[in-house]
Amino acid sequence: MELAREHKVRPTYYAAALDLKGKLCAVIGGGIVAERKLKGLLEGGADRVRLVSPEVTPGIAALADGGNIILEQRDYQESDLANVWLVFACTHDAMLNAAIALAANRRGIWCNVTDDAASGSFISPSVVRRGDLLLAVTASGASPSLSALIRTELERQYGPQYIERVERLRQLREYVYKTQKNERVRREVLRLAAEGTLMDDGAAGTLGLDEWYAVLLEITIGRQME
Ligand SMILES: C[C@@]1(CC(=O)O)C2=NC(=C\c3[nH]c(c(CCC(=O)O)c3CC(=O)O)Cc3[nH]c(c(CC(=O)O)c3CCC(=O)O)/C=C3\N/C(=C\2)[C@@H](CCC(=O)O)[C@]3(C)CC(=O)O)/[C@H]1CCC(=O)O
Ligand SMILES: NC(=O)c1ccc[n+]([C@@H]2O[C@H](COP(=O)([O-])OP(=O)(O)OC[C@H]3O[C@@H](n4cnc5c(N)ncnc54)[C@H](O)[C@@H]3O)[C@@H](O)[C@H]2O)c1
Repeated sequence: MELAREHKVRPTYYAAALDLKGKLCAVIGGGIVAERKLKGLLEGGADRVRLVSPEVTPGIAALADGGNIILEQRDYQESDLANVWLVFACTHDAMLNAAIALAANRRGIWCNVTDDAASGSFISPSVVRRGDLLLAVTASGASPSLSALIRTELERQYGPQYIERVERLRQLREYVYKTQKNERVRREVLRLAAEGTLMDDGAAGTLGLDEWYAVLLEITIGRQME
C-alpha cells in the first residue's frame, strides 16, 4: 500500500460546488471522521445518505434519526455502491478504503479516501457557510490544519450578517435584470452593490431595493458621463 502511495503523482485540484439534492451519497465508516463528512454532506444539501459501519458515534446515531439517512450497521460490501453518486471511504482499515476507492473509480463514482487522498477523485475543503455565500479552503492535502485555521479567520471576517447581505444582493440582482436592459450599466450597478456590501455601506443594508437601485444607477450614470 505504502509503495503504491509513494509512486502516485500528487494531484492538482479543480474547485467545484456540487448540487447533491436527490443524489444518493454513501459514507463507509462510522467514526469521528465519518461523522464530520456526514455533517458536511447534510449541511451541503444532501438529502439521501447511506451510512455503512458496524459501529457508529453517538453523533451519527443522533443524525440518523433525522430521516435523510439510511443507517446500515454492518460491514461494507461492494453492493453498497449500487446507485451511489458520491462516496466517502473513511474506515480505519487502509486496505478496505483502497478497495472502496477501486470499486468506486471503476464505477465512475465520485470518491473521497480519507487516509489516501490520491486514490480517490476529490478531497473535502474546510468550509464557511453564510447563507448562499460558501467559502471553501484547501491546502490540497499539504496541511488540513492550515485550512481549518484559515477557515476560522474567514468566519471572523465574514460574520453571520453576510446571510442577509448576500440575500439582498441576490434580490437586487433579480430586480436589476428585470428593469435594466443595458448590459454595461447593469454590470456596473451590480459591481457597485457588491462593493458597498463589502464596505458595509449604509445604502446596501438599509434602503429598499428600488431606492438602493436608484442610488447605484445615479452613481453609474454620473461616472459614465465623466
Ligand atoms: C479540511 C478538513 C475538511 C473535512 O474533513 O471536512 C480535512 N481535514 C480536516 C481536519 C484534519 N484532518 C487531519 C487533522 C490532524 C492534523 C494533520 O494531520 O494535519 C486535522 C485537523 C483537525 O482535526 O483539526 C488528519 C488527516 N487528514 C488527512 C489525512 C490523511 C492524509 O494526509 O493522507 C490525515 C492524517 C490521518 C492520520 O493521522 O491517520 C487527509 C485529508 N484531510 C482533508 C480535509 C483533505 C485535505 C484538505 C486540506 O489539506 O486542506 C484530505 C487530503 C482528504 C479528505 O479528508 O478530504 C478538516 C478540517 C475541517 C475544519 O475544521 O474546518
Ligand atoms: N481525512 C481526514 O480529515 C482524517 C482525519 C483524521 C483521520 N483520518 C483517517 O480516517 C480514518 C478513520 O478515522 P476515525 O478517527 O474516524 O477512525 P475510527 O476508528 O473512529 O472509526 C473507524 C470506523 O470504521 C468502521 N469500520 C471498520 N470496519 C468496517 C467495515 N468493514 N465496514 C464499514 N465500516 C467499518 C468502524 O465501525 C468505525 O466506525 C483513519 O484511517 C484515519 O487515518 C482522516
